[in-house]
Amino acid sequence: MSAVPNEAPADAILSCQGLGKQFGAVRALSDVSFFARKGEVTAVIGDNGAGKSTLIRCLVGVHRPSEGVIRFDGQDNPFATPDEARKAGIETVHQNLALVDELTVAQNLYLNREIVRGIGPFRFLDRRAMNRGAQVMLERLSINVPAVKQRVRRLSGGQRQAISICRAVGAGAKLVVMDEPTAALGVQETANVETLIRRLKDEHVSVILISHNFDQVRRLADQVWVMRAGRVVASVRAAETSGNELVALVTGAKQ
Ligand SMILES: Nc1ncnc2c1ncn2[C@@H]1O[C@H](COP(=O)(O)OP(=O)(O)OP(=O)(O)O)[C@@H](O)[C@H]1O
Repeated sequence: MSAVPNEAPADAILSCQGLGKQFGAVRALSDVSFFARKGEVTAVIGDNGAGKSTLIRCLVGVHRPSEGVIRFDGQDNPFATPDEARKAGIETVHQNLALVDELTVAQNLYLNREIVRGIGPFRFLDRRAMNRGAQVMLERLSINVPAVKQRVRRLSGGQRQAISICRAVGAGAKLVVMDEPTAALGVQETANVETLIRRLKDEHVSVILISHNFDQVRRLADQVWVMRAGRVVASVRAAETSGNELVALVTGAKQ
């Protein structure tokens, strides 16, 4: 049940084979094969230092792997930088949310892709169009914020996380990568963000989720990959596993 598949299926959106990463004397990843299916939530779990972030960073062009092949949407070794990954349709929602506090919700949703009208010296930012567009984006994902003109600084942690996810979807992401998206949130806010992650599936957006919360992983994920000491040690369907089994796989009590 926990056997690690060696080949990616035809419906994989992102996959790798034989991936390795060496940082000086530290072997962070060894011979990792992994895939995320289109339209699914794929979780990566493992103890601190297991290699989860390094794997994700290699997949999205932050780190250059020492060896191995990465494939995204049918293309081999597709990106040399995170920017190239973003252009191809992979958005990463970071633990330390990359929102600009002093800008409004709408301005954050349109950050680096502002709507500009006019020509030459008469170019201007079309704030009304961006406010309208922001409202549509938020409604599409049923995200509740007081107003699109509200400064992000005044939002709660859960609302900020929702805005980050909304921005990724608004930017046209085919795949959203989330590293501990609810680690800093309370119970209700966690539930709201989990609902939002489920909604991404309805929008046919694939998700890779790093989480230490095994209950959350079982609630949200379709497939769960378990890492230990830089290796993938198991890949299981979330519906066919239990919290205890995941703990045993992470700690090595179950091989
Ligand atoms: N830039 C780096 N330089 C040197 N070593 C690194 C670097 N990044 C990660 N490592 C090492 O690689 C190993 C895997 O780290 P990684 O951050 O990928 O683990 P993780 O599973 O994401 O852990 P956590 O859950 O604590 O975030 C660790 O031994 C870590 O110290």
